[in-house]
Amino acid sequence: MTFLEKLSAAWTANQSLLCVGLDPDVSKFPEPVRQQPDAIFAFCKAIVDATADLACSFKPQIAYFAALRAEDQLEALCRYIRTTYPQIPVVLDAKRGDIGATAEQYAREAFERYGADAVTVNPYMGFDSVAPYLEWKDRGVIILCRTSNPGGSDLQFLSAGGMPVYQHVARLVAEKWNTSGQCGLVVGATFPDELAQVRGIVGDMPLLVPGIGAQGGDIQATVKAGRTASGGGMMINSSRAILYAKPEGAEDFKAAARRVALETRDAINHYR
Ligand SMILES: O=C(O)c1cc(=O)[nH]c(=O)n1[C@@H]1O[C@H](COP(=O)(O)O)[C@@H](O)[C@H]1O
Repeated sequence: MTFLEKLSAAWTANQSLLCVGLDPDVSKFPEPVRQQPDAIFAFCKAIVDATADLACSFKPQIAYFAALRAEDQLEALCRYIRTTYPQIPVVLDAKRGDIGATAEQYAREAFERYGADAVTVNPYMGFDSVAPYLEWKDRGVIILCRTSNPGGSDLQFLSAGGMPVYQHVARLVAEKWNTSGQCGLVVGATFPDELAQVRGIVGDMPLLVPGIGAQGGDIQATVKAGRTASGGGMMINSSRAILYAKPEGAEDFKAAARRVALETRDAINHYR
């Protein structure tokens, strides 16, 4: 099964375009979880269990694990999702980009070591830096296009030949790089106008859309700008707003995360 087939099945099965981002910040964990030996794994596992029927994908952010020498816990987490929820794709957020020989090793890290279904990649170094990931025909390669952060405009919005750089990326990927249907693009929810432009360029290509929740992107504007003709085609990511949702009443952190994930999924569906 290819990444796109797996993602499409998850979109349908869970009626969801919500990607639950796994950005585990130990300082924000509830005290009892923080005390556990493999606290990062335990926290993420709890979130995964609480949201697996609401998500179309999980996106672990590698830096949160690597910074604490917790790659073994990332491996365990990816393995746990693969075995317990094999229908939900894992997008490893690593934003790699390097010369081909090095990219081959990054691809092995993402797809072999972590067993990810897809990985985020930076296109700045051009096609030969992306090609090694595309050799893994059943995996997805999600390429940065129009990122959600304010500084994304510094380079991505520069005009080159009368067209902003991010539109060149969208065209390159859609017209030249995506020969096996493995590619997706990252476009921030914080820029709905650009999201609509990218959708117009790339047809039904899947888009990873971070920026709702903690970064303040508007769900209605995001869905209207980024949906395909059939009302889908996106993994709309939210990390901190779900992971560190404030418990209400008798809720624990898992119930709070589930409530926010459910509200987010349903708000997205409302505008599809
Ligand atoms: O590739 C990404 O996932 C990404 C691209 C982008 O343009 N902006 C962006 O925020 N992200 C990631 O998406 C997540 C957003 O987290 P929250 O702002 O907490 O929802 C983080 O893991 C970011 O690293």
